[in-house]
Amino acid sequence: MALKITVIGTGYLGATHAAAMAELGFEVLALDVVREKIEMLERGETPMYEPGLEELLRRHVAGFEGSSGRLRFTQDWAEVGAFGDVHFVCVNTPQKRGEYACDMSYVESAIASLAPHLERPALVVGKSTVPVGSADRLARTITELAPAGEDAELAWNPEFLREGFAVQDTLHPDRIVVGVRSERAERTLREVYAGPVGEGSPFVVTDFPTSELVKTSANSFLATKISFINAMAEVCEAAGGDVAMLAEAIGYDDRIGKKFLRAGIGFGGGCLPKDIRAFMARAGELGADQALTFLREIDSINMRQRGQMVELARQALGGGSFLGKRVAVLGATFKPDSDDVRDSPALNVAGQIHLQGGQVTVYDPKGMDNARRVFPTLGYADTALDAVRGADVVLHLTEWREFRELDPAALGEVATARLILDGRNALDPVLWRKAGWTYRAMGRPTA
Ligand SMILES: NC(=O)c1ccc[n+]([C@@H]2O[C@H](COP(=O)([O-])OP(=O)(O)OC[C@H]3O[C@@H](n4cnc5c(N)ncnc54)[C@H](O)[C@@H]3O)[C@@H](O)[C@H]2O)c1
Ligand SMILES: O=c1ccn([C@@H]2O[C@H](COP(=O)(O)OP(=O)(O)O[C@H]3O[C@H](CO)[C@@H](O)[C@H](O)[C@H]3O)[C@@H](O)[C@H]2O)c(=O)[nH]1
Repeated sequence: MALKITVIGTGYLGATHAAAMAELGFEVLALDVVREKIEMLERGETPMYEPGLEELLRRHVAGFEGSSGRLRFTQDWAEVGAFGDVHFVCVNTPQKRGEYACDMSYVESAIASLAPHLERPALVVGKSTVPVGSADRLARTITELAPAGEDAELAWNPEFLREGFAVQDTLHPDRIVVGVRSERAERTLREVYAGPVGEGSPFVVTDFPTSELVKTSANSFLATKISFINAMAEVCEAAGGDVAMLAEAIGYDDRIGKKFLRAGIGFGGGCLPKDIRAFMARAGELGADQALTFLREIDSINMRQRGQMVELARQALGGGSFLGKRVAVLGATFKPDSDDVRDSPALNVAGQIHLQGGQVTVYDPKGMDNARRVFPTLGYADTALDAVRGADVVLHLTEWREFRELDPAALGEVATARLILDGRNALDPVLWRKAGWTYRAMGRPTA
């Protein structure tokens, strides 16, 4: 009998995982506590923008013509317990308000709701990003609460997908990491991931703490790369160097690599910032805080980038107050190809300038609804051209392809001043300068 799979939490991670599991051929039942999300998913609509996800959903959600019918949704925990052999937990683990630590209440609540319905052998698989030591604690909760007792087991299987590439990353992961305590758990997860492994994804079997640490250390390494190059941008700025060329040149060394060395306004999103903070907090609890003090610097370099962008804009406008200045902001999401504005550097920069009296108009291809919800007092435009109309300065803060394809000459016709600041080092300076624009970017020479 083929395994039956449930997915708990249908956000960026869970909705993608559920659709991908159906694509791999499994019967899938997914649950979320938010009714509107479930209703949207049942209609074949994604609660978030993620390229390719809607198509994947519609290939499998029951009710669509030609769909496999393998993917269904519910809000009934008893149905989930009765249905699943494998239960993937994909709920959110945000930063606690006012603290660095991770808020585990959503994971704990999901486990507490699920476990009493585990009446037969089942594998609960944690995918959320959690502080090391969580799996050990949750395994005990499951055994205590599940009628199946020891037959209801936990495994940890961290997720490494990137937003914007979530479907591809889930179906063809760079690696699959599983923290397991029994052969049965390993066998079950090998069966679940037989497809990707068969296509070449490495399968790493380890213990609980290592599996949890692989996730937080991977994100810490990525954050470190970004803050490293942003620190180099600061030095380039002071010395008159060009950080984009520097990144290219050091990147030719395979040991360094070219990826994740784009200097600019830094990292944001629902993962990197909160994960490095939670990692520091957890290391402190374990008495290993000295080991991770460098992450404090990584975080502060990152946060400094946002303020530096604001200062760059102020200087470009003559050095005084933003009062009466019209600022066009291209980009609101924390990265392109996503509608996610969680801890978005772009929105943060826009917000700072607005709070200092600037008249800010934002345009983003997919993030407008979320941005309006988070920051309703900013101005919003329907197109890039409308945002730029009458602007004294244009800030490019999220590197959408749409912005790279803009016609600098057409924008120059409607802007008050041809002044563009590239917070992502992603536009072609030659093209913009040719069209009469003053182009400035962080860590690059002025001309
Ligand atoms: N977003 C990513 O790219 C990504 C990638 C890898 C890992 N992660 C990790 O995955 C986890 C989820 O992240 P996300 O971005 O998908 O978050 P999200 O906020 O988009 O989704 C979480 C979902 O869980 C639901 N939920 C909350 N409590 C619940 C409960 N008790 N029972 C059932 N559902 C519940 C929420 O309603 C929401 O729909 C986090 O730990 C995150 O760090 C995220
Ligand atoms: O050279 C770079 C690369 C990225 N960024 C910024 O870094 C942030 C994060 O980017 P990315 O890592 O691509 O986005 P996420 O979708 O948040 O993915 C990260 O976080 C996920 C959740 O933990 C992990 O699963 C992924 O492996 C990890 O890359 C964004 O604001 C980017 O603009 C830079 O500033 N410079």
